[in-house]
Amino acid sequence: MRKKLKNLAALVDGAEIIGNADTFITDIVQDSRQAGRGSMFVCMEGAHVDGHTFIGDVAKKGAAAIITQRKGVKAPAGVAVLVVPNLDEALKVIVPAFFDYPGQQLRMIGITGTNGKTTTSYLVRAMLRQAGYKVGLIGTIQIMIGDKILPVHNTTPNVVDLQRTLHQMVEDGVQYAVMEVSSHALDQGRISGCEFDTAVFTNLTQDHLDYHKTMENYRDAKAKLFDMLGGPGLKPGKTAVVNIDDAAGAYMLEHAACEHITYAVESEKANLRAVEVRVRQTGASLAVQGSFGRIKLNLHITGMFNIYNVLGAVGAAVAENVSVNIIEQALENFMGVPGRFELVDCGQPFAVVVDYAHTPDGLENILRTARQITEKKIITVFGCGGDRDKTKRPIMGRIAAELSDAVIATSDNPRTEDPAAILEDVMKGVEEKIGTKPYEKIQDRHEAIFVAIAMAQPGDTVVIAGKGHENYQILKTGTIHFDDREVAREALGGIV
Ligand SMILES: CC(=O)N[C@H]1[C@@H](OP(=O)(O)OP(=O)(O)OC[C@H]2O[C@@H](n3ccc(=O)[nH]c3=O)[C@H](O)[C@@H]2O)O[C@H](CO)[C@@H](O)[C@@H]1O[C@H](C)C(=O)N[C@@H](C)C(=O)N[C@H](CCC(=O)O)C(=O)O
Ligand SMILES: Nc1ncnc2c1ncn2[C@@H]1O[C@H](COP(=O)(O)OP(=O)(O)OP(=O)(O)O)[C@@H](O)[C@H]1O
Ligand SMILES: N[C@H](CCC[C@H](N)C(=O)O)C(=O)O
Ligand SMILES: [Mg+2]
Repeated sequence: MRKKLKNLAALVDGAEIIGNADTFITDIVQDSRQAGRGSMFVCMEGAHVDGHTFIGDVAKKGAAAIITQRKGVKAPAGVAVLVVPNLDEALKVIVPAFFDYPGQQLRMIGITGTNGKTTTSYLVRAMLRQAGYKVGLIGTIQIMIGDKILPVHNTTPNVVDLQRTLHQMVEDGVQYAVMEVSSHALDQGRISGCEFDTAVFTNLTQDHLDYHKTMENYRDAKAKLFDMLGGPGLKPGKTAVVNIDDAAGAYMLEHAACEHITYAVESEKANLRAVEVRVRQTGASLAVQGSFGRIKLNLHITGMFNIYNVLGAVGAAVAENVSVNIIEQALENFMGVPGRFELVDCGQPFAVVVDYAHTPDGLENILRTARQITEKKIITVFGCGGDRDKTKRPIMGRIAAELSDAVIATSDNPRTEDPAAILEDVMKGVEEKIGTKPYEKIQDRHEAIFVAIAMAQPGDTVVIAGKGHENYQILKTGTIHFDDREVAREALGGIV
């Protein structure tokens, strides 16, 4: 990758270059730690730090240029400065162009919704791989390019990292990019330059009100993905795959000027329906009805919420003309997603489930699923993250108290907040609904898991919710290693 700075500047009205306009740019980076020889560093004024403070660092690393919207910024000799009227808007144009519009060369599948994005994306990837395609995946857990795994910082990366990743996928011969599209990403334009062929809407329930403020804003952010499916100059053959059992489904369809595939368990109007659903501890069975007839499936994943994820994923596969046989094989072979209803089995006479439920709806779903497969009692260990929607904390407390037989409230990722204060918010809800059932407040998550496992009797289920696949805990003082599954195994080691 090698482009002249002046050719990039020409894409933006009002852009001005201070320094050598003929300098060659070999990469664009938004994090100073990624800068190298020839790169152009994006000076973003963040919520925590000002990117301009790293200009000296990137110069030492050999950066060729910086891009900023601030006039009068000085850079060391040899580093050109590209000044644009609006940095966010300029990046949306310059970055996809620099990387040769990879989002138009790949077939792209975008998945949005409060819950189920990661699971649905893994299911879609499995079906496309079974069909013989080379698939890239971008989401909460990691980036995958074929079999190669790369780490992630956000569910949907910023426009620079996303375009670079998609470019890497094109270089590696990937045909399909399957990605989670978060509401933050849609609101911030992180997906500029991407042309989605198929978009899936899973559901809309409360989360992220710290950021979006109202459910209407949150819904409108999600709807932007569907706006992108219609309009002049797009490739034909776009499909919106929408859960119409969700109250916001109709709204997403209104925004999608393209083909529609609807799915549902309840609504008989849907194009794809799940019937004869049976949920067990280690799997589920169902039949999917669609224009192709009816396929019977035996799955290794369980819970009604996963039946919805399967339907959404089947919808995407149908939109991409994957055959019914391939869909069937891929789903029956699918072993689940790390940290999503993951059973920790050390031979103990009760179930231990680690799950990523971190929203009221997610927690409700997981506890209702646990109830369906639990003979005796449900013991729930959970907490809420810091620097996130505070209003969900008492709601989740109430849900845990109502749907469990015992609750241990603990810390999740407190981030910059005081964990004791977060726990108090959660406890308000727990105490409102717990009645005479046992409950405890144990801030130390390690201890909370140990206590819950020590309480469990044969036939019970211990649900450890909120952190799923995460192998870290984000504290004010830094990030430490922490893995619910490891801690559960450690605790079980003491009793089996
Ligand atoms: C609110 C929000 O979207 N914040 C994003 C924003 O962070 P920020 O404004 O705090 O950035 P900052 O830390 O002040 O840094 C400013 C600039 O300096 C740069 N920098 C920083 C440090 C350094 O050493 N060198 C350097 O160059 C940063 O790359 C950045 O460009 O820009 C960062 C770089 O792109 C993002 O990683 C960060 O996401 C943070 C981590 C975050 O937690 N975001 C959440 C709310 C989020 O986006 N979540 C969604 C959805 C989750 C879901 O699935 O439900 C997601 O897509 O992940
Ligand atoms: N379709 C669904 N409806 C409701 N809850 C779900 C659904 N799918 C998964 N969940 C619950 O939400 C949790 C997270 O699932 P998943 O990681 O697939 O969602 P996500 O949308 O990717 O989440 P994130 O917003 O963190 O990226 C699961 O562990 C489960 O508890
Ligand atoms: N993508 C979600 C994940 C939340 C996971 C939970 N463990 C927490 O830290 O709140 C978020 O960033 O809000
Ligand atoms: Mg996710």
